[in-house]
Amino acid sequence: MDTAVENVVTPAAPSKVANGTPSAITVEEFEDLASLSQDDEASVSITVVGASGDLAKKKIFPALFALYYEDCLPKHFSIFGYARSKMTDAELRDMVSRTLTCRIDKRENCSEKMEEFLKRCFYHSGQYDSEADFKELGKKIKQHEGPRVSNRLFYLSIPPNIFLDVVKCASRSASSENGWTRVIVEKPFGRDSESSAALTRGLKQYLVEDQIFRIDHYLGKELVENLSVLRFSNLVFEPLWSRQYIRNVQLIFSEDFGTEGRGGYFDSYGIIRDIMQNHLLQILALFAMETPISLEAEDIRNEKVKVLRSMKPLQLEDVVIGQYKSHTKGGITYPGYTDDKTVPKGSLAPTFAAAALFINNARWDGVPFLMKAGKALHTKQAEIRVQFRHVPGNLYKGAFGTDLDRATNELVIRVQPDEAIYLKINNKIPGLGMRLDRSNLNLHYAARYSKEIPDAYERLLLDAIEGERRLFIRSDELDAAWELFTPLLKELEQKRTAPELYPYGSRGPVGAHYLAAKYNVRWGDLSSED
Ligand SMILES: NC(=O)C1=CN([C@@H]2O[C@H](COP(=O)(O)OP(=O)(O)OC[C@H]3O[C@@H](n4cnc5c(N)ncnc54)[C@H](OP(=O)(O)O)[C@@H]3O)[C@@H](O)[C@H]2O)C=CC1
Ligand SMILES: O=C1O[C@H](COP(=O)(O)O)[C@@H](O)[C@H](O)[C@H]1O
Repeated sequence: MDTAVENVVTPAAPSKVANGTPSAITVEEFEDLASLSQDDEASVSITVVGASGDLAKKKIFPALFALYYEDCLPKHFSIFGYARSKMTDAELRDMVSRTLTCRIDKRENCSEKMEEFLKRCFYHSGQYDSEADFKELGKKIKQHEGPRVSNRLFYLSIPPNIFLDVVKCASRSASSENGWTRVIVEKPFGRDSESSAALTRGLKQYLVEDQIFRIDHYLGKELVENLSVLRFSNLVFEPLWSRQYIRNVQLIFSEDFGTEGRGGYFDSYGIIRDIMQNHLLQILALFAMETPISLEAEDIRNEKVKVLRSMKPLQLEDVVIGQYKSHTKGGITYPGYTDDKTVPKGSLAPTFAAAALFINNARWDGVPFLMKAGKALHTKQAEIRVQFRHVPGNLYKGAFGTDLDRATNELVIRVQPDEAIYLKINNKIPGLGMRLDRSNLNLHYAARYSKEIPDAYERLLLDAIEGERRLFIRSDELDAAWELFTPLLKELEQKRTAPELYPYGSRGPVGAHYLAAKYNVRWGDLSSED
């Protein structure tokens, strides 16, 4: 498809890339392009498909505004909302300004910048499967682009069952004729290996892999991006990063609210597909990969795929699932998962899961990677905990009694909230005598850095505009991720495994402790020291 080109075709680079394959262009084409780019900068048009929806309001428009505020958007940019709902440009702008709450809100000149930003936002109402409607959108985009190289980004913020309709119509009728066209695809990328492969095949009927930006917003989180910096740029960490020194690694996600309002979506996916198979597994792959040849996207993604392919599919006996039930505390009754009207009665969908995974390679042989993800728990947080081995022949072991686990170092990377990296070390309590305690060497972001941390969607949108694919998921990574989880998911569903109930606001099912204990592990987030 000639219109679905990737990479900007500029007069300075007289080659064109159709479906990723470079070929020469004619002199006429070259001259056309030269005249198109009098005002040398290309335009970038961003279409948020599903603009009337929750994610668009909560995340995408705020992120775009923050990028505009920070002067990160290209000079010639326009934003188009597209959905079936009828709206005028003014109504879209009103919706965006009313729902827009982001880190910029309290900044200087915020309202002036907002006015400017809104003038660049437009709306087009249409069906998701109508090429005619997308053609009209394409015309509208063209009017705003003017005679420039046109780059177009489509953000699919819609339910997955209509991804392919939109990609087909947008690529055929609204993609760029002389610049790049890219598509950001939101999760879920299927429900299992087969449906994910079918989605990939479908997308590839209309797009080449380089045009597809599969978003996992956890990869855009500051501390997840920092993982590689921490490890590969500090001599004190990388040499310790293996089975020789690391006893176990814990990847923990918890939310202190339930599925309120998203029960319909959640029920057909459950927590394993919603959080573990993507967010936590992506963090694991980044954490465990070998040193990439370079920081180029393909080099990093190659290493991540190797980790995923070195893992053995999850076994049912290494998994615990749970579901929250109603709980009354302080006179308030919190609803159980199945009390939600959007959830089918008697649903067995897990809202909590804990799992032990292993990487079969020389670096990680035998090291348990424990994952835990849950909704309606006692706290909201996401963190990576690395528990180190005991110090051999520890001269001070007497100071810790019989519980040597209390003496081991633990590195905690708190992804959110209140970002921090801290290392638990043993230290002499000052004074006469010899008493030890565990203290934290603490890099607390709020204390160390005055700059606010950008939202993950800001980083990822900017990367997509700039064609940086490092933080997006390649199709082979996705296949490998599904291969790990699909057999387990099928078994759970075929056996209709009942989840262990846990009270809303609690620390989750007891089964998670037994699972950790099976591998001689204690969950770090539940220890009295935190
Ligand atoms: N919301 C969130 O926090 C997150 C969402 N996601 C993913 O992002 C995408 C968008 O999520 P979200 O905004 O919550 O979704 P919504 O349910 O809000 O849907 C977005 C828009 O799509 C249209 N739409 C909804 N249902 C249908 C349907 N059955 N058929 C056709 N059109 C429909 C509606 O627009 P209209 O009727 O105007 O056409 C709606 O405003 C999904 O893939 C979701 O899984 C991922 C992570 C988090
Ligand atoms: O992808 C998802 O992530 C959110 C949690 O994201 P966060 O950035 O707020 O931590 C989760 O609530 C949702 O269920 C899931 O689909």
